[in-house]
Amino acid sequence: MLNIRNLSKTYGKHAALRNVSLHAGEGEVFGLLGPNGAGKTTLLRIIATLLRPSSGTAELAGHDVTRDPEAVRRVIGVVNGGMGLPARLTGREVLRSFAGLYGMSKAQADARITELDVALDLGRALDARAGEYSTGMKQKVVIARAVIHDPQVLILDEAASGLDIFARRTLLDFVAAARQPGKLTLYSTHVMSEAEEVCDRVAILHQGELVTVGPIPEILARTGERNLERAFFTLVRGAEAQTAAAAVAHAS
Ligand SMILES: Nc1ncnc2c1ncn2[C@@H]1O[C@H](COP(=O)(O)OP(=O)(O)OP(=O)(O)O)[C@@H](O)[C@H]1O
Repeated sequence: MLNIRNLSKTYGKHAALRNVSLHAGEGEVFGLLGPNGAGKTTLLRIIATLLRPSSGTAELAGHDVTRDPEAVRRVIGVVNGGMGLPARLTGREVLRSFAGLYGMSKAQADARITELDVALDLGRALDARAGEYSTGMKQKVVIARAVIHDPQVLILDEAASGLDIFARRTLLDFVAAARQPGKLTLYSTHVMSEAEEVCDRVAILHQGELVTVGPIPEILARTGERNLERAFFTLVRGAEAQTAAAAVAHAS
C-alpha cells in the first residue's frame, strides 16, 4: 500500500532524508521511529503530499505522491503538530463542516460523529468551543477531524505528544483499533514504548537514513535486546560506528 523507493530530501545543503526505501502493507500500523531531526516529519510530509521529494518516489494506495497528489489526498487523513481549530466553533461544528467538505450528508456526519465520540471519548469537546479546550480535548478533535471520512490511510505525526495519560491511552487504543483489512496507519514517534504497544512493524530513522525496518520481535531478536529502546541504541550506535569508519577510510 505504501512503497517508497530511494527517497531523498534536501533543504538547501542539508540532507533530511537520504535514499530511503521501505514498504508498508494493508492492515498494518507502521511506526516511524527516530530522535528529533531524524527525518520522520519530512518523510510523512512527502507521503501526505505537503512536500516534494528531491529525488526518488513514494506511492500510496497505487497513487504516486508527486504525479497524482489529488488522488493521494483523497485516501489520507493527517494529524501533525501544527494543526489548529477555529476557536469559536464547537467540536461538533468543526466535524460537521469537515464532513461536508468530504460530501457527507448531515445524517452521515452525525452518525460518524457518534462513532468517533465513542472511539475517541470526545465527550464535552463536542459541544464546547475549541478556544476553551485542554491540549487533550484539542488533539482528540483534531484526530476525529482527520478521520471523519474514514480514510484508507491515517498519518499520525507525533500525535501523542503533550497528551496526559488518559488522552494518550484513548489515542493508543484508537490506533490499535484502526488496524483493519484494507487500511494502513503510519505512526511517527520518538517514544519507543508507544511504538512497541501499537506498531506491527517499524522503520528506525537516524540523521535521515533508514537504520532498520521490520517487525518489532524480529528487531529485538536481531539485536539481542529486551525492548525497542535498547534495540534502538544498539542499532544507532552501530550505524554511527560505520559512518565514522567510512569517514576515516575516506580521509586516509
Ligand atoms: N523547512 C526546513 N528547512 C531546513 N531544514 C529543515 C526544514 N525542515 C526540517 N529540516 C531539517 O531536516 C532534518 C529532519 O527534520 P524532521 O522535522 O523531518 O525530523 P523529525 O524526525 O520529524 O524530528 P522531530 O521529532 O524533531 O520533529 C532536521 O535536521 C531539520 O532541522
